[in-house]
Amino acid sequence: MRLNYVETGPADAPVVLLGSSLGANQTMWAPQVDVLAKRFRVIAFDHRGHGESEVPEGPYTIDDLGGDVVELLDTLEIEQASYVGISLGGSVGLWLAQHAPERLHRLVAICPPSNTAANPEVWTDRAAQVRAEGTQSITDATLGRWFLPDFKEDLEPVRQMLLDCSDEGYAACCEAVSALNLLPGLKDITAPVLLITTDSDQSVPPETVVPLASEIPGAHLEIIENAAHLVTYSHSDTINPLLLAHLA
Ligand SMILES: O=C(O)CC1=CCC(=O)O1
Repeated sequence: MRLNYVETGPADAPVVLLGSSLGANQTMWAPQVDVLAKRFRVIAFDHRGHGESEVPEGPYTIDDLGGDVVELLDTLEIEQASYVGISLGGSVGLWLAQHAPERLHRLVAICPPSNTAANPEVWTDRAAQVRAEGTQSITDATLGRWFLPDFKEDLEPVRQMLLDCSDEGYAACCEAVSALNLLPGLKDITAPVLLITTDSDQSVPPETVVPLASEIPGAHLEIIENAAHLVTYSHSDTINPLLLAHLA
């Protein structure tokens, strides 16, 4: 799989991979990259079907998405890296911690869906809608879940990022989310994990993230107040120090 990635920071520094949300691409990490790149070789990548990565026909699975990251590490000859992922990117991080523990140094999983067995049709319906009507049909609703109404920054670049996402890539990743169950392997995770959730996330409600902290050995949990789903973008002043403290 040909994944697009952008590298920033010293080539000989410890590596941190950044994995994005469903519908987003590596540019969503702009509020983090310069801060992290002072100490790390930062590699922000696009999941398959997203950004400038290859777009095979779906459905995809979490094994596909996680396997792509292992392949990226192999291609770049990186034995071990830390990983920060939000949303679907956070699920990929939990998958790496379970399936490729030797490749993972430290993990930050932000608002990660971990088990969608109770309502897979939310995701299969969204996949069908995007295949039929494009990502423009879900953009307003997505921005409404990603940001609280009092977040007053210009959201046009974020809207454009969603519009730019491949319809097939978005739909195929919805199908990966629809079949997620990462719960059984949580107890076997050995990497140091920081879990971050927010008090007002309608996409991945905090009630689904908080319990993960007692399942993952030694995990640390942070709950960000007055924040919705895309907290790395809306609350970077709070998130960036947490990332630096955990990754150091
Ligand atoms: O609801 C959304 O659009 C956000 C989201 C939930 C899981 C994911 O990867 O993205």
